[in-house]
Amino acid sequence: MLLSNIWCMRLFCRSFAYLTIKDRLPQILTKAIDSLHRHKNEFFEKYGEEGMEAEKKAISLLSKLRNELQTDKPVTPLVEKYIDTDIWNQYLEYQQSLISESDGKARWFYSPWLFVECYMYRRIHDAIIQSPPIDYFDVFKESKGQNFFESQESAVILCTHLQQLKSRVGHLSREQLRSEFFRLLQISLWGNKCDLSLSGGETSAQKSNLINSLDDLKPFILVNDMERLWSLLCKEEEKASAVRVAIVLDNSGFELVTDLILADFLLSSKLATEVHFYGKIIPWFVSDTTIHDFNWLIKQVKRSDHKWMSRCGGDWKNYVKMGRWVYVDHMFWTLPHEFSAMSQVAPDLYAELQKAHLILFKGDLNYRKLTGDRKWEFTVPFHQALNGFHPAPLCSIRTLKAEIQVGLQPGQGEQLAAADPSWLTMGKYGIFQSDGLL
Ligand SMILES: O=P(O)(O)OC[C@@]1(O)O[C@H](CO)[C@@H](O)[C@@H]1O
Ligand SMILES: [Mn+2]
Repeated sequence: MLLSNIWCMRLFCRSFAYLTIKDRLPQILTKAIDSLHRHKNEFFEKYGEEGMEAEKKAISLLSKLRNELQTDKPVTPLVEKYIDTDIWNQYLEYQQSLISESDGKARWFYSPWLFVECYMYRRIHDAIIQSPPIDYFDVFKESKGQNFFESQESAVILCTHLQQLKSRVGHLSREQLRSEFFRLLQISLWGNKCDLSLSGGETSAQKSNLINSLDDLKPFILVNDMERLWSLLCKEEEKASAVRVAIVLDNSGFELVTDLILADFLLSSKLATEVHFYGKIIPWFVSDTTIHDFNWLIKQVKRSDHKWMSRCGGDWKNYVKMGRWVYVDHMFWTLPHEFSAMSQVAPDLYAELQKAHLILFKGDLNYRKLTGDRKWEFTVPFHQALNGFHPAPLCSIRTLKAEIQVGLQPGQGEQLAAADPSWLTMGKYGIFQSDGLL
């Protein structure tokens, strides 16, 4: 495995990676600080002076972090004890050991992009847990909520579609079921446009009716393994035993609605018998889903004034209650490691994923971790880029928001680049890219 082609800001100056660290991350930190400021009164009402002191402390730690980043200081070990602190600090040492020049210290602009970006979000958590009693606070919670509320209209349309579909699902022909499956897969794909770390924490809601746009968006799907997903699930269904689909979640808000709609359809159509969702244990890349977001969103959907939306929320709550939907936490998802390290770093999680008949990886960050965030040739096979990560048949459902793409046809990447220089980073293109399927 080539280490030299890892995305690193120093090597690829002016790259998307470089601009993310230089511009987007400080902007996200500023928003996190603002969010703490805005909750000052709430902290005071809950905890009095102690709450105010905690808010000041968290803000000063985050300001220090922003300064370290902007002045390219060496990255420092995490201080507060948490379940992953030792693993993180070991990884930091490993990063130091790779550096032979300058003062031998890993710095913000002299380290791999994936590592530095993950490190920033972990440092935000470090600042928060050093500030009790507000050590529970999610600095991105407001933005995630705003994304959900601003996408309400689109969510209502999708929920209505789902409920109408469910009422006739038993009468659909195989062909109709297949095209509905494809429709909901595509909705889940384009739902991934709505992440908040790409937009620097600025609102990124879905305002239009996605169902009507699917045909227009089709040409932007660069790798399309939907047919393989369908075949795999049909084959499993015939065996008439339990079929477990794992969804490694990405963003909360509108994207999560689209994922839950897909997951509901998988059960209602009997293509799967259980869905396991994997989310983050701490706030991550602004909009990523935690258990609080997952529960909060289902509650909001259930509370809706709209009949069909509320029905969806009720159904989803029941799935969770009956254990047909299972939300699973694991610290691995918020480590900086690529997924090929999972079998060593988190063998329990790897073993758990091996029990799935199909794993869907949502979003761009998961794709970066699947492929090791390397500057691969566009034609390198996905299987090769996975570098030994094959727990079960899997599929990445992702819009392109980082300069990484594998498994393209010869010349395809070059053609896209010529026609549209920003094709890799704007979330305009998408993929269903599978491995281990027929
Ligand atoms: O995983 P997601 O939500 O699809 O995307 C996360 C993301 O926006 O964050 C990074 C920019 O900060 C990019 O790697 C990527 O585009
Ligand atoms: Mn995300």
